[in-house]
Amino acid sequence: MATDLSQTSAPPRRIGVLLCNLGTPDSPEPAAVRRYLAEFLGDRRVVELPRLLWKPILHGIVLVRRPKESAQKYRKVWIEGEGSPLLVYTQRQATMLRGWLGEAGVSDVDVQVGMRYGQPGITTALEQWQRQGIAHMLVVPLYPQYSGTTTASVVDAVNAWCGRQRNIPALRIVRDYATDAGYLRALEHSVTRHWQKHGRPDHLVLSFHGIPQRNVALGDPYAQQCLQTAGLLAQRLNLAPTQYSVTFQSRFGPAKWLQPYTQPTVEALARNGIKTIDVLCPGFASDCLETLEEINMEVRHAFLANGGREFRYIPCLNDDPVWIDALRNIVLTNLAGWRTDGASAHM
Ligand SMILES: C=CC1=C(C)c2cc3[nH]c(cc4nc(cc5[nH]c(cc1n2)c(C)c5CCC(=O)O)C(CCC(=O)O)=C4C)c(C)c3C=C
Ligand SMILES: [Fe+2]
Ligand SMILES: [Fe+2]
Repeated sequence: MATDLSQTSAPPRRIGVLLCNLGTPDSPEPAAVRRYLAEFLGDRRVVELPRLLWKPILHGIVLVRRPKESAQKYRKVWIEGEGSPLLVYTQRQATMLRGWLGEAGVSDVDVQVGMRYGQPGITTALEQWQRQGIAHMLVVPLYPQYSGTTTASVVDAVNAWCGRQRNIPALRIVRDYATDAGYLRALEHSVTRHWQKHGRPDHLVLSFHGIPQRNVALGDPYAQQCLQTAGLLAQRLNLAPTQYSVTFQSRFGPAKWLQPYTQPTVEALARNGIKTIDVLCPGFASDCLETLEEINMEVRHAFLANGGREFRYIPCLNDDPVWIDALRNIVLTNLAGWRTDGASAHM
């Protein structure tokens, strides 16, 4: 029988899934880093200081000094011929998720990357889907633990785009996945795989990105969610409280951030005779500057300089198949109803 391929090829995609992360500079050069930091640190969700106070500091001090220093750090982690690790891994996650959804017979879903700051921005995919008539969109901020500084800022960007549309799509957002079983299983798997290869350490450090203590005092649930993730993971790994620590990294500015801080903690571990530590960053969906440079270079150096013997960094989930499987489940769960009840009937 003659087959008209134009009729039997994939049906039109009806749902858009947007994988969001923080974003990264276009290149490891001071000018690109300055543009990125200006957008990032100009966001009121990130720095809550009064604008009259913050703008002169940002433009007069931070954006004068930091771009050059940060560019040097970005150069150390940049993936030759591919780009910034954060963007490279997020794109791999999108490519794998797209393929895996296709294999599972889900052909009506498109997956794109949207970075909150820098390129490709959040509106790039939304605009494209809007033009294609895709009227159902699921936003997945790749922040396991909710914070106003990150997750809410992604929502702000989506809402700002909606504010410019006459005909807005049906929208859903994955608010957090700090206690999701698949996410925890993927973390557990990456640790046990590492232990099978290298043996157990004296101590495991679970390092999360910090936020100002003030945000938590004002109701940000981030710290609580980090402790939940850490507690559940420790349970799965059968760790006693003395065998691991939960710490917070990447402090920015003079205010008090969540404590204990990562670097002083590992220095104290080394001084107290701990010889081997494993460090995992469960709050980062992808390796990036903050894990590859700050943790695996700076914090490593601090541990060894204080008498530690072996510092072993366990990579982020990145494109680990166990994680992509968990991500597919998170996505499919959040598409319930949209896929099965014929969302097109309402369009
Ligand atoms: C200024 C305050 C900052 C808050 C609050 C903050 C929260 C926060 N950030 C992440 C994840 C990432 N942050 C990354 C880099 C980074 N973060 C800050 C500052 C704050 N983050 C700065 C200034 C930078 C830029 C790098 C530098 O110049 O040192 C990254 C890596 C980006 C990359 O390109 O690789 C990630 C990822 C979370 C999860 C979070 C709150 C929960
Ligand atoms: Fe950050
Ligand atoms: Fe940092």
